Amino acid sequence: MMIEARGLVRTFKTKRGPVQAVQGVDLEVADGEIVGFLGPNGAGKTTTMRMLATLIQPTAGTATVAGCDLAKDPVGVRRRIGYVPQSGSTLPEAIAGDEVVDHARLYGVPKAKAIAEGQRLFEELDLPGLWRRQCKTLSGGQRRRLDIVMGLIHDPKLIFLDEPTTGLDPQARANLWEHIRGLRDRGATIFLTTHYLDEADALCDRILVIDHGKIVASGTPENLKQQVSGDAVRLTIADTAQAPAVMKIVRELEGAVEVGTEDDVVGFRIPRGGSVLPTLLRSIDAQGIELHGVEVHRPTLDDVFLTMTGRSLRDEDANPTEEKKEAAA
Ligand SMILES: Nc1ncnc2c1ncn2[C@@H]1O[C@H](COP(=O)(O)OP(=O)(O)OP(=O)(O)O)[C@@H](O)[C@H]1O
Repeated sequence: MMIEARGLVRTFKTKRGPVQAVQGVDLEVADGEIVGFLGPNGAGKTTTMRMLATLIQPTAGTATVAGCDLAKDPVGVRRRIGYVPQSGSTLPEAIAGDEVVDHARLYGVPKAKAIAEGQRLFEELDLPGLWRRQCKTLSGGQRRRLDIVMGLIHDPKLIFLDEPTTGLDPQARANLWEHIRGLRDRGATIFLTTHYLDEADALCDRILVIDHGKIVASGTPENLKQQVSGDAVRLTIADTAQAPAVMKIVRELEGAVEVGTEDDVVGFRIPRGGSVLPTLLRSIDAQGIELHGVEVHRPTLDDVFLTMTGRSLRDEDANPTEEKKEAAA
């Protein structure tokens, strides 16, 4: 096991009283996995990751990270991990290659080795010819890949990435996903935080969902989706007066749940939505009811999040960040 954490708690003291950022997190990450830590702003993702990366101390709980005990051997943990913070760590005026070499030397990597390894990583992460460039002249995607080079320069077994693709355009994100998969393919274990459900879905072997400082779900993207009760079906009816009749037919279907209506749409969830449609449409037609449209959606991770927390991940924004600023002040 690359990470094994039990009962991690972190409370921050603030002027307004204690903030319980992380409230008893248990988690496990196996060797060679890409695990995504998903949750809305302020859920406790960064705080958990910073504890695991030895940057802040847990208020309570224990963890083994990369084979070392977090409390007893934080130096051992630090030597074996790479941590790429949300904001990156390069100075705008600095030369990219110099930043990498300086960073490597902090870990005791000899200069010649740091240059050779740094330049190899520049090739691997698609930064050719940028070794002597000022950091501020790099594109957002290039700068993020440079951050990752810095996190990799001492050849860590475990890499923490805090929101690696926030602020990147879709193409740069997809490109970074490829690189992250490449790191895993050569034996690294990756633990990343993200707000993006599509990112977690596309990139991660396993997902942990955190909300209000607690893990509320975990599993592969597929088995998380299976936890949501079936496909979503939407029937658009020509005459809204017939909605009650359509709902009555739907309720008779075995396994139909969450039957509801909004304007001219009757919606519900049902396992294997596609296969119940022919029968359903025949029954509706037999009663002379006209439909304008039929849609079937496979559940998404957003549905999972909604089911687990009662809220949509996408709706969460602004406020918790404001709170954080205040709390930090
Ligand atoms: N240094 C701090 N002092 C006080 N409160 C803090 C501090 N750091 C984090 N918090 C609070 O702890 C909670 C969890 O914050 P954290 O940064 O871990 O969340 P997050 O899930 O990473 O959010 P985001 O997606 O916005 O980065 C928030 O309520 C935040 O305001």
